[in-house]
Amino acid sequence: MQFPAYATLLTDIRDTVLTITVNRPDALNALSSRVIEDLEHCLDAVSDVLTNDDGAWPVRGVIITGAGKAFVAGADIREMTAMSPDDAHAYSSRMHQVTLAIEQLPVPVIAAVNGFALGGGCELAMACDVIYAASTASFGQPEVSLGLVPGFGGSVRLPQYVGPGLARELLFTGRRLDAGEAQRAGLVTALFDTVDDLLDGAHSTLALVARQSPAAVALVKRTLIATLGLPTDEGLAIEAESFRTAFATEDKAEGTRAFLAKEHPSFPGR
Ligand SMILES: CCCCCCCCCCCCC/C=C/C(=O)SCCNC(=O)CCNC(=O)[C@H](O)C(C)(C)COP(=O)(O)OP(=O)(O)OC[C@H]1O[C@@H](n2cnc3c(N)ncnc32)[C@H](O)[C@@H]1OP(=O)(O)O
Repeated sequence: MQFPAYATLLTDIRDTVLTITVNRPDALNALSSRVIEDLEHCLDAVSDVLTNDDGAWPVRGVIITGAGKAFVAGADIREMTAMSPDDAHAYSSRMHQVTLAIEQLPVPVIAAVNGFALGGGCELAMACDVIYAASTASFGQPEVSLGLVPGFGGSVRLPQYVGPGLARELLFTGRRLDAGEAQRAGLVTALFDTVDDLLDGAHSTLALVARQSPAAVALVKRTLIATLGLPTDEGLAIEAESFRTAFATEDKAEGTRAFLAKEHPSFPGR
């Protein structure tokens, strides 16, 4: 699978894992309007390839990371200084669509946080399915220090990750979490000493995912997102529908057949 060259992103596919690197290190990978546009195009390209019914899955997992010492140090403050309230609303809505596009990808997306993940950068990480971090990473929503408020989903996703109490403290104070505190708070799932170990760890996890049924993994992701925050009975109803859907897949037939035959499954991917 080939990707076009993006002005602000690097893309690399290795063993069905696509790595997207935000590449504006001079500005600590700040989310400029160009970065947003490139992210939109790149996610569209991945989605286009993955939403066919032929059972081909050239990408089984995505890693999003940053070049240099930052993951993403936030929305681009230089661009924001000249932005009107209406334009800001438009960009906020546009970036919400980027975060929803990440959630709608039918494969797991790991945020490999290598450095500063602040404001829009923390929000980008929280739109991913799992956050891994290097010991050099830090997280925060410092918008209030700029006279701003979260605009890329932090008001909704941060409480889901760390609970309402700590989320309020972080959003009111704008203070940062180091990688260890972020892991203890539940924002980070796994911590790695170095950035190389971080990327290797993300690849290892996605290599394990790649051995599982693509159809089932996609259905699990869709169910987790659809049920998040719902009352238990409503969530269970959605899960029962997903369970029904899984039983109609060729992957289910192959997975159960292979187990009983004591073989490794060769999933058709649908
Ligand atoms: C969406 C894109 C469209 C355009 C944006 C408009 C969108 C508006 C609507 C919705 C947006 C709301 C949602 C999100 C909001 C935010 O994210 S607000 C920003 C939150 N982030 C921050 O406040 C962090 C700002 N940066 C810092 O505090 C420090 O840079 C640091 C991370 C602590 C690192 O410090 P240090 O190591 O000393 O490096 P610096 O010298 O400060 O930085 C190096 C250069 O990088 C530039 N830079 C850093 N962060 C940003 C940024 N967020 N935007 C633009 N540029 C940034 C910094 O200016 C330096 O540049 P030079 O001076 O030219 O070297």
